[in-house]
Amino acid sequence: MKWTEKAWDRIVPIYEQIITMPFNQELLQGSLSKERFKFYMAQDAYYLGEFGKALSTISGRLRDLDQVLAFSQFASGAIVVERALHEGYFKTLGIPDQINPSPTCLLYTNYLLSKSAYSNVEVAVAAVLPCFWIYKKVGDHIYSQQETVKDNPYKNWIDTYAGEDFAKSVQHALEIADQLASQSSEKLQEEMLEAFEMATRLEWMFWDSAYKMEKWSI
Ligand SMILES: Cc1ncc(CN)c(N)n1
Repeated sequence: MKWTEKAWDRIVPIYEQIITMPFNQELLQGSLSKERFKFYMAQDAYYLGEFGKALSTISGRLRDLDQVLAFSQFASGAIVVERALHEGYFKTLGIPDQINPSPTCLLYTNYLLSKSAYSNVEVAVAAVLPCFWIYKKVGDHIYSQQETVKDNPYKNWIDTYAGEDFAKSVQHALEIADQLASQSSEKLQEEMLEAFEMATRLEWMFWDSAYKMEKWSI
């Protein structure tokens, strides 16, 4: 069984909650409030910058040059392509003056930055994988339900994550994770699964915190 198959089996219960959570259900229906989506987009703009840095760090730590190149392309994809999506929405929703990360956003980004710098590089790759794979699965799921939805204002978001370009990056990231896992001990593979599960949990928390428009309590 491939490492990625084991990884998906492990997070199925979290994934099922991700697709049914209010944020994603309302995004699917197009009924999510502009206020909540704007909050999410602002937090996500901060997230993507830090995610891009984590991907660059991983790129510099990989040994195989094809993998180095792939991660450096993923980093520029996160910053250039995904940021363009945000800029489009910021034009219609209004650009926030300053983005201060919410508690969950800071927790998630710091988790990724710390894994990318201090864990085995195999574990670091596993930690960033949900950012690719979960978004692809959620994008595809929401896209597949759009026949009954008219003029969804979140169409560009849905099209980005259900699109071909993103699919190629996701497939490539999955292949790299399997290559690295196949050269790793059982113990290291288990650590990779734990990091993958933790980052999947943090994906759930990120959407939940956007729905609640999470604030610092002090
Ligand atoms: C929180 C989060 N996770 C993943 C993605 C998709 N790269 C994203 N835009 N935002």
